[in-house]
Amino acid sequence: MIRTLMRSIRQYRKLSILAPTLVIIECAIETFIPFIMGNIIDNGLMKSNLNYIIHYGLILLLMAIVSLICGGAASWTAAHAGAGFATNLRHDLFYHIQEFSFANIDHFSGSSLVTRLTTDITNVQNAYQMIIRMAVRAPMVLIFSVIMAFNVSSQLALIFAILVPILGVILAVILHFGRPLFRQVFRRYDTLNRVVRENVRGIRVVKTYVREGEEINKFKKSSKSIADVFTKAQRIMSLNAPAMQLVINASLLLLSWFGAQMIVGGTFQTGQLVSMYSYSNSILFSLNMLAMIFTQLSISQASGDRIVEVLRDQPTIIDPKNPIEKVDNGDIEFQNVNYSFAESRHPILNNVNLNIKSGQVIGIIGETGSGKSSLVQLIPRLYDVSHGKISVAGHNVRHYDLTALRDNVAMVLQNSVLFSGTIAENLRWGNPDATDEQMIRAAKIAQADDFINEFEDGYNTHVEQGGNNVSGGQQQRLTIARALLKNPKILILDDSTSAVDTHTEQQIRQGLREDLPDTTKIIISQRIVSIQDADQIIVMDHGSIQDVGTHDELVQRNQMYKEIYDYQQKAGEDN
Ligand SMILES: Nc1ncnc2c1ncn2[C@@H]1O[C@H](COP(=O)(O)OP(=O)(O)OP(=O)(O)O)[C@@H](O)[C@H]1O
Repeated sequence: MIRTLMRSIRQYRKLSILAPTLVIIECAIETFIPFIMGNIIDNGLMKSNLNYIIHYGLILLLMAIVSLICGGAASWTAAHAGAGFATNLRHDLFYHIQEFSFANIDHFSGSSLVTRLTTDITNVQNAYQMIIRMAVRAPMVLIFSVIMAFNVSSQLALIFAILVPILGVILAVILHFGRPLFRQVFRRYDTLNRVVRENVRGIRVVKTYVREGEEINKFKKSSKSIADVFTKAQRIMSLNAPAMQLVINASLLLLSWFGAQMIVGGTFQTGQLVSMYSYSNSILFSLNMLAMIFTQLSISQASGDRIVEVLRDQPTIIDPKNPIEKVDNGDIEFQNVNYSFAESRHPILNNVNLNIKSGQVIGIIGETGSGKSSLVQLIPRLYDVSHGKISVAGHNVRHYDLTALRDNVAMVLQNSVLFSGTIAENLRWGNPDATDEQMIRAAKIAQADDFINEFEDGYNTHVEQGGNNVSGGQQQRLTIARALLKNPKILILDDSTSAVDTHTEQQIRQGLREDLPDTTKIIISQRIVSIQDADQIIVMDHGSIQDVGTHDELVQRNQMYKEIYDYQQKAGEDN
């Protein structure tokens, strides 16, 4: 894990080395100060030697200033390195996710990827900052203080040899019970994030179904479960303070008892005892700090693991070596194609064979879940076939450069979304270099030009995130226009006119036929009227092609098609 994360340090390597170096200097000076203080007391104060006091007082002042500067610089450096590291890591993760195929995204789920890009990276950033500063400072103070304590009095320093293991055992017991609870807290934050995200995203559905009460309860439950575990964890961790105090008091008592005896015996001096008090505090506090750092780091380790899991997940669909850069036409062939989603045991598509000629209009109909979307998503390699082969313009889709393939196979997904920006910016997603004329032409074919012009700002009208300020039908027409701007060889509309009235839909189909005669058009629809003038209609049933034919042929011979047709005809007449 560490090696993978460390790749994101890059230009912050020097700062990451500088911060602990400064910390080491700060600690060395800091632990030397009590020693000089002791000397000032014994040789200056006790002997009324003003020169000695001034001389060493100035040295002390200088050391304090240098230590302060080092400490401040270390904090700044560590914060800078930590923030830089987190920025790099966020970039690396984000770029890596952009390479993911649909299968990779299915594996993690969108909301989990968002948590990893935000909360988890912040945790790792804090941990990194802690590692290069506090995690260096605590052991350094401990080591330097022990050395100095033995230097001042090896006899009295033996007190620490007894007290440090006792404090160590107490802290280990506290951590043993506290640490798993903190880890649980973070897992429960994940659940809370999911609840909040689902609610905010689906707030309109929540209101439509008047589910506010249930949603509030879900939130309360999730929030309370975090508070419960957190309180329990804090209760255990709060034992830390009395335990520390107990050991510190014991050390002061023992130091005073033996130190006083040694002073009376003439083998020890008051100043030395004062410096021993100071080292005692430093040793015990740094040990305590080490325990806290250990807890924090182990909590962040879970976040680190979650980030590395994504970074190590290799995109399942990548560009081939020596790819074909040009798609010549819109011919499509499916040969014995089987497909199953990685985590599902059952094949979603069974032995699909198809032959589609460039420029044809293909309709696809079938029950929900029969595999229509899965079938078309294989053409631009949003997923890869499990068995068999799909060819476009006579070449296996796996041999194409992915960008070239996807530029030429434009797909309007079932729930295509618009992004925040103007209508023109959204349409130019299809082709950033498109001229205004090309953009307006695409919008006209998609029957979007009229309503766009009705907006006060026309093509410069601002679209809210998710297209919330345009109607469902308008959104669908804009997403079709966006796809048309690619000038694709194959255009796939996956139920993308479901919210458009039948008259407008008919105009869109007519426009597609007349303006894009060479483009293969695949239209998935639940409405027979949307596909009945197609050159071929594919009837899907439980992942297999049940029949292929024209509307007239299917009405004649296909029971299922005829039933759907009759039902929709009757429903149309009733309306
Ligand atoms: N990402 C996914 N992971 C696992 N299974 C999936 C995934 N997407 C779809 N499925 C399953 O694959 C089957 C076919 O789904 P698909 O979306 O291709 O059907 P469809 O005919 O397009 O349905 P609809 O008309 O409702 O859009 C369904 O059983 C569905 O549950």
